[in-house]
Amino acid sequence: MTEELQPAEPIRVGVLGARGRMGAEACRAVDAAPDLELVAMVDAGDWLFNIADAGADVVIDFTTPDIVMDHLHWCIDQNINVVVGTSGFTETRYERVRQWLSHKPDLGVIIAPNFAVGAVLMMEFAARAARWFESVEIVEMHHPQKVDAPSGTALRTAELIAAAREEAGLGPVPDATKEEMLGARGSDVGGVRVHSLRATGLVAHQEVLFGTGGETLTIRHDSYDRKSFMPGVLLAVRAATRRPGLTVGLGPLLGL
Ligand SMILES: NC(=O)C1=CN([C@@H]2O[C@H](COP(=O)(O)OP(=O)(O)OC[C@H]3O[C@@H](n4cnc5c(N)ncnc54)[C@H](OP(=O)(O)O)[C@@H]3O)[C@@H](O)[C@H]2O)C=CC1
Ligand SMILES: O=C(O)C1=N[C@H](C(=O)O)C[C@H](O)C1
Repeated sequence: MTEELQPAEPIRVGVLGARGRMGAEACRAVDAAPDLELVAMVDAGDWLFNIADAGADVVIDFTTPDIVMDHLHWCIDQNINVVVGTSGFTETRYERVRQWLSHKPDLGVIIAPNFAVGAVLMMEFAARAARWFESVEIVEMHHPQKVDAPSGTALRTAELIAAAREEAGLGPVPDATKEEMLGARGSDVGGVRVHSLRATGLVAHQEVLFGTGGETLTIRHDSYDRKSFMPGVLLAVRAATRRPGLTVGLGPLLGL
């Protein structure tokens, strides 16, 4: 067989948080993909070095905001590419990852606040719409097992909107509230109010409500099943070994 006709070696994938809701779904998706090989599944209390011992090319992390930076640092140290879905990222965290990667120019890290294609588009559309509306508020709705609020998706959406508003020279969102019961107006993310709802039956949902004279625009996305995140996760895994440096969000992988 000539070199070109030989099938490519499968990408060896380890999953951190493998027994969690997203980790387990990611293990199933990797297992079902012919070009990927699931070589390690690690959860709380397991030996992290199983990932390195198994020769993983890419690690997928779906754990918790308090541990994910340690995982990232360890993977980069071990020369393993990383795809992160775990929430809790801020610009300060992204900058720290860039610093770690500056010593490993061949490694790729993809951190995506949301892997669902519809959610990526919702963030993109919201960022584009932002400059045309004086008012904006975000309502994110999730299952009650979620440990962090606001969601990573809502934080990222608010940051994108805030940047677009600043670039367009918009002032603060109008709001005459003087008397407020704590939490009634949600949290303030760069001047954008974010409201977090939790209810049994929900998976992951978000509305971005824009308003200006005499009209509103609502952009809404719903994930009804965690399967919605898997095409994006697999896309990122395949891209990670060919995309050195830090990539934030799935937008660049979708040509946005
Ligand atoms: N980017 C995206 O598209 C999406 C991101 N998410 C994010 O992914 C993260 C996980 O969500 P979800 O799966 O629902 O949460 P789960 O709580 O179901 O899963 C997290 C898993 O990580 C495990 N864990 C905790 N500490 C460690 C550790 N040190 N090493 C290895 N595993 C550990 C937990 O174990 P134990 O329970 O025993 O502590 C648990 O099994 C959240 O931050 C969530 O916001 C979720 C959906 C989509
Ligand atoms: O915890 C979840 O479920 C989700 N977390 C991510 C977030 O915080 O934005 C992505 C999605 O909303 C589901």
